[in-house]
Amino acid sequence: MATLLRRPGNLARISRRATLSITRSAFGPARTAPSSLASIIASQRLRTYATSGSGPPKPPNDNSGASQDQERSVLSPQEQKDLDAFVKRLEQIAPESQHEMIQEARKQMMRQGIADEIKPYLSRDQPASLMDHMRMVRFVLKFASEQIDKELERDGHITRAQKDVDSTKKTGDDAEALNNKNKGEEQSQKKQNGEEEPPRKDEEEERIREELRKKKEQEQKRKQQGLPPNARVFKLKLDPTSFFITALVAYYIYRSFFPSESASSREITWEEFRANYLNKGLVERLTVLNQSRVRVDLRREVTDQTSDSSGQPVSHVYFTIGSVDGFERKLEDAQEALGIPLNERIPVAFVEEVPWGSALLSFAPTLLIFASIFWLSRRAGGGAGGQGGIFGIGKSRAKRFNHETDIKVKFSDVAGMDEAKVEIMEFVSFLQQPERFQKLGAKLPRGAILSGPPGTGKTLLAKATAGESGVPFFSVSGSEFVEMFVGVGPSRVRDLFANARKNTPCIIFIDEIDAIGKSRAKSNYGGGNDERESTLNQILTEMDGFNTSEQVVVLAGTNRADVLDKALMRPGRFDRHITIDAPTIDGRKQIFRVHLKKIVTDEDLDYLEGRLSALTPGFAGADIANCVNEAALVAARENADKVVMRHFEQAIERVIAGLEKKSLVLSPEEKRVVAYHEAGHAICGWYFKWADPLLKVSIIPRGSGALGYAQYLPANGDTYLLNTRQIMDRMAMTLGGRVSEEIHFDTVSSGASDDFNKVTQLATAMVTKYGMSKLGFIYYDESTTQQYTKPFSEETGRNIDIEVRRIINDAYKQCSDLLKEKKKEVGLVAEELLSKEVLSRDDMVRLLGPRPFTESNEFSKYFNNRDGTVIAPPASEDPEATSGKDGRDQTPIP
Ligand SMILES: Nc1ncnc2c1ncn2[C@@H]1O[C@H](COP(=O)(O)OP(=O)(O)OP(=O)(O)O)[C@@H](O)[C@H]1O
Repeated sequence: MATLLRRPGNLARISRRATLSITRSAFGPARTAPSSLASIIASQRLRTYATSGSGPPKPPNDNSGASQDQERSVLSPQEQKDLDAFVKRLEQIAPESQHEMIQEARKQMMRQGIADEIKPYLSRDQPASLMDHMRMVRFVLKFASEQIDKELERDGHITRAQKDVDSTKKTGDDAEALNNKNKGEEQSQKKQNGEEEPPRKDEEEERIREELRKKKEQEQKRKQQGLPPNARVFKLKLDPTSFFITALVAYYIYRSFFPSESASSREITWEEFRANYLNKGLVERLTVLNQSRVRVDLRREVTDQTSDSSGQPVSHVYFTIGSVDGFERKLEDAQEALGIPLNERIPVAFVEEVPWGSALLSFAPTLLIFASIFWLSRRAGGGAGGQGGIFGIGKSRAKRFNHETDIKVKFSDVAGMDEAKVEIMEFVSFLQQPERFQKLGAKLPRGAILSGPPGTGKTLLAKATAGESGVPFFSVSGSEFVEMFVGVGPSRVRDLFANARKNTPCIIFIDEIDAIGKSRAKSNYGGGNDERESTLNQILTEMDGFNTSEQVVVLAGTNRADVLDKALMRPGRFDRHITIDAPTIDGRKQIFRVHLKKIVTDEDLDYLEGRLSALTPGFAGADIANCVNEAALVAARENADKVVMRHFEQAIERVIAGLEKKSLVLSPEEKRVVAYHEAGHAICGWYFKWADPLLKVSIIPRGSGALGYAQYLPANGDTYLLNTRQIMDRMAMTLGGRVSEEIHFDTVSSGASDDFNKVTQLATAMVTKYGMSKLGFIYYDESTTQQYTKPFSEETGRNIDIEVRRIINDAYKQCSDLLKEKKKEVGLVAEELLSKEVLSRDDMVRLLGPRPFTESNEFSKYFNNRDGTVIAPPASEDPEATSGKDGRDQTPIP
């Protein structure tokens, strides 16, 4: 096989020989397909078997069968004898494959009488010549084939007759009707032939019945597949292996019949051409291809004699020419020299051929590059959301949520923002009953900007709006309009709005709209950002483009409403500006209620919500959701079967201060400094009236880098305004750590730097913003002032510095006075802290007595007495494991 593959020419020869042998063996009457012939002969045998009544069918050339045939023969015994002898002679010279046909002819002649054409040969005493015999064989085969054709025709009648019966009668009557019809047909035929009616052919009927049954089944199958009754079904099964093999075979068959040029031709030089071909007179004709190559067609005699190294006959050779003129001159000279007369000169043809193979090959690198770019872009596109690669880059990336399946959020899931909900509910009623507004002549609002700190539930509110109004919701982030290609942003905006218009009524939600909606004036440093601006312009245009009947509401969320372009905010675009602030204590309670629904706990929910909301001032909705989830995780880690208060408190601490760093082990001296530092803060918080009282203090290092951590809660609930006294007390309390260190140690640590930062910020704000200093009512906002040019004079700057320093000094003095007075208490708290590591408000009450100031009911309800304990962290199971190599950690104190 390997040799065959390498040399397709061999196969060519084999197949040529095969074709020849087919032509040779083709014989007129034997055109009938061998398979149908075999079946006819078989059916004849079956008939023989059926009529003989007993015993299996005998082969036609079986001698014993001759006696049975004798019984049905119309021939005289002498005729029969002559015929048998004649048949025997024929069989001797005819190939074995034709014996069956000869026997068939014999049988037919026994039934119908000997054909006139062979009668003269039967009675001859002398053996007939070979020629005569050949003629006879041909005749006998023709005769047999004619008889078979007749049989076939008759069978066709039978089948048709059977079909007629089948359509008119029930299956039960089929056999009977068939019998009758067959009988009628056969009788008439036999009468024509002068024959007796042959006995019943049960076997054949059985066969026909079987065929009919099969046909019926096939019809039914076709009906089931919905195909017309005569339709043919071709099934093309192409598995990779058969495809490969087919392709290979097809290629080699092709190559066998059309051997490649290289296989039967070779490249030569002019000299070789002249010496080996021209001089020897082997050239048939010459063809100049594309004015650069000459094909030399060799004479047929030469082709048959010469062969190349692979044994292929060489039909033509090639040589290259410099120019056509030069070639013609050289050829003429050569022929002149050879003395070839003018009329016998070798004909030369000129052909311009397009070398398709090499042309295609020259395109291959370009095609390869295009294919790679296409493939890469598809991959990139697929990764970014499967928008059809580079061709889908201008398509909007907005995710479409179906209100029936995807958006299950309702207003009841959004807690603690009643005012925002009222505002946005108007959009819902607009989407649900637009006519209510239109009939009064009101213009429908186009959109709303939801602004507020991160995690306050802007996206949630937008989703709830879609969920309540039951309309499709397209959600996209502002940053998804930004792409490195020019024109993609505006194109995506157009696509988004076009999609939305097709699905009206609907809601579009653009999250983080400040990514594209930033004020155009502010972004012009360093050349601006044209692409972002054109995206913004496109949004403005699209929003203007809505006609009043189009119910598309555009909601946008941002944390930076202050930087948005004014054009976005004007009426007719984002008509409403809904601010969503961090929730109040009541709002937090409601949000806790929403999220606690999913938690397994048997705590008193009312108390739990109240206490947790008091413990979490400044928390946004997302923090609360996180806290509740974290509590459930803490409980799961402990293998608890329900979540209890302790888990919630641990979760809150974790959210506020980060994970406890048990691996960070402080030296005893450092621990002492931290304890006295924290005790200083705690005493200040306890004894300054306007400071926030302590809830919990710990000297276990936390993940955020703090070596100690204290939690204070505003005694009068959430505070939204601060007066001078409150600020001064807070500043003094913040300085409490450093002052305590000064009082109790010889030196001070670097641990108070963050406190100083806070104090400085507060003092500066008092001077430059709050008007709480001798400088009076001035306002300088550092964030808007430019870095290099201060908005105030040198002198004002100096005065600001002096004032800030004075205020901080005042706070320091206030703190120092208190801590010197309460030195013993500081010591008490610090020592207790050193031994217990964590102190709760109750411990403080135990050590110092109740705080000498009234606190709000809400505060005392949750943090005095009932369950006011703060949980100490679980003791480390293996103290060794948490100790460093030499018992202390090397991390420097921040
Ligand atoms: N008012 C609320 N009621 C209930 N759950 C809330 C509320 N606010 C926030 N959450 C929870 O916080 C998650 C995050 O909220 P959301 O994504 O809406 O915040 P956002 O304001 O859009 O944040 P960002 O400005 O960072 O995009 C919500 O999925 C929800 O679980």
